[in-house]
Amino acid sequence: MESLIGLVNRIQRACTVLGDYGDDTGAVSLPTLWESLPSVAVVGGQSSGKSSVLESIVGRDFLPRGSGIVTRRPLVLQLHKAESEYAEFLHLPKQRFTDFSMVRKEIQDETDKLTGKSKQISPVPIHLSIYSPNVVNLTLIDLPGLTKVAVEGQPENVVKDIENMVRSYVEKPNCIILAITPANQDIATSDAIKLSREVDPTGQRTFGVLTKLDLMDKGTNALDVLEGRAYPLQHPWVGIVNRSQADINKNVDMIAARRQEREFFVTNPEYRHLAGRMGSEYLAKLLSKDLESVINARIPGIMSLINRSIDELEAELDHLGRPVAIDAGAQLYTILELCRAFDQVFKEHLNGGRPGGDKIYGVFDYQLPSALRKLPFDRYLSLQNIRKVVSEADGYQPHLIAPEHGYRQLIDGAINYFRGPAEASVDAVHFILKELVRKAVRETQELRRFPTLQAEIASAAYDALERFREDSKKTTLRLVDMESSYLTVDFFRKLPMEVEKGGNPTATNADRYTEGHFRRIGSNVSSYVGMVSDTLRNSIPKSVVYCQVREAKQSLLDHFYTQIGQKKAKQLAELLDEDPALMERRQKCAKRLDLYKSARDEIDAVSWTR
Ligand SMILES: Nc1nc2c(ncn2[C@@H]2O[C@H](COP(=O)(O)OP(=O)(O)OP(=O)(O)O)[C@@H](O)[C@H]2O)c(=O)[nH]1
Repeated sequence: MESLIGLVNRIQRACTVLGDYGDDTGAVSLPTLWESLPSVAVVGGQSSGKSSVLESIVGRDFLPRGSGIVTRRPLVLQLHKAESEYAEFLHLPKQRFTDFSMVRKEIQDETDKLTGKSKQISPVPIHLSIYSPNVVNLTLIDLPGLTKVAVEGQPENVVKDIENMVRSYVEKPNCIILAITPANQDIATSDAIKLSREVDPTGQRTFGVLTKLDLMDKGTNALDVLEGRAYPLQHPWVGIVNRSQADINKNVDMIAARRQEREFFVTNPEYRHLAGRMGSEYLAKLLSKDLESVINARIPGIMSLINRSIDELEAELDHLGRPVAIDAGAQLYTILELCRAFDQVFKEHLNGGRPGGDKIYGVFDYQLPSALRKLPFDRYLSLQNIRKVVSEADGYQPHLIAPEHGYRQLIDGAINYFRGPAEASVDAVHFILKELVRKAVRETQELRRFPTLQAEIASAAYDALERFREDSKKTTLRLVDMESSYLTVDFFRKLPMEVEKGGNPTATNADRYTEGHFRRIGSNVSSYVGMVSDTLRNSIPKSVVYCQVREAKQSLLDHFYTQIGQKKAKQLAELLDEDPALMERRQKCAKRLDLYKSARDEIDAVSWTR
């Protein structure tokens, strides 16, 4: 059973290390484990004897003394029964204190570190573990003394702040309240009793402690309270006699003080019958036992809270995305992974699975043929223009047999018209690819967190598409130019025969310069151009796909990869910068998740050993 308090101690320490001490004021607060851990909080008015009780339980002088509000941060005091005696602070791991006056100094310094000398208070706890043969396993939280007036140099609101802080501890249903009241004062006015009645009306989790029994007026005693007639609580009141100021001044040590206390009860005729359930040693054992049974009862609840919170935090982390690594190698890897994810989505758009790639086929199947059909060959091959082009090509000497030059001029001129649809196809596919990049960036889930990288990938992809477009334009126009560079000889060799066969056997050389002659030239050129058009309708898509689509699929981000391979760690980190609020939230969630997981492991380990 002893390991239960140790278990909660470890979880409490983990909570503080990971920033969970119940003051989460974030817009969306995180689940807190601290709140659910059973603990014993020591509350009382100033000078009620709180420090004395704690020191007596520990058997050592170690708490700061002074006037005014000395305790200004919660002190989580974890007592462990052990062979040798030493103290350790959570914030100074591995440093063992055997001189307890140094412990006092460290508490003072550590308090001032957060609160300054301004006498402000802070909710961030100091964790102190004390190992000693003179203690029982117990965890106590010392809180600032309740007070009615601020002392000089303290802000006015400190009185309220203290009350709120103390209240935040004692109102938790898992908190055992150690309410310290001096016996030489009217109990009805005790701050500790007033507050504990408010938060624990049935007195189930309140332990009443009466200090200064030795200072009561002669002829009076506290039997009414100690025997449970006045101010009854579920647990019996415990009377205490601490060292007086004179004892402290004389350096009476704590072990001697414990002995004196025992003697007080055993020898005092009024309290003798209660001696077995009085004194600080008895109080410590009582609290230890109660704390263990409370922990035992709460473990199933804590476990289910832990499991629920782990699920919640993991879901939130999944939503936020896992944290970005800090070393350059891992960052580079992350960036490449993100690029790959984008590339994957982009390819799905092209290859199918996601919409958009089909628009490219639309260009080849509809836009290009329709643009080819609309070319103004009717006008270009009008009788008038044919006559003009052929005559100009002949020069001063009209052609004798066939207008070789005229044909060439007419065909070159006509082929020139194909440049327009060729370029338009390149551009149309370019814009479709650009749109697909935009869509893919937007749809790549993994990229959502990284606006800078999104923009960089998009711009690198646009640059690449621009290069592909240039190359594609050159290649595609070259296809057109090739058509003029060498004409299909067969076509023309077949022509005269067809003409002769075709139907004008009586045609003579005189016809050559008549309208019919030019019409025949027009019709020959037109069918040649028709043949070229058919060829280009098939070859332009091949060139566009080869230069643009295939390249986009294979090497859209190749340049980008080379660039990021040369970047320094800082530049890589800049590419992966996220919304700072999101980063902070993720960090908090991840820390809290670590806490819950380690708490779960701790509890599992104890469950196995029990
Ligand atoms: N005679 C006698 N003196 C006591 C007893 N308990 C505390 N005192 C004295 O009362 C004074 C205040 O005690 P502390 O233990 O410092 O009280 P505290 O509640 O911790 O005080 P603050 O930290 O200032 O709020 C000291 O001088 C103690 O010696 C007691 O049971 N008997």
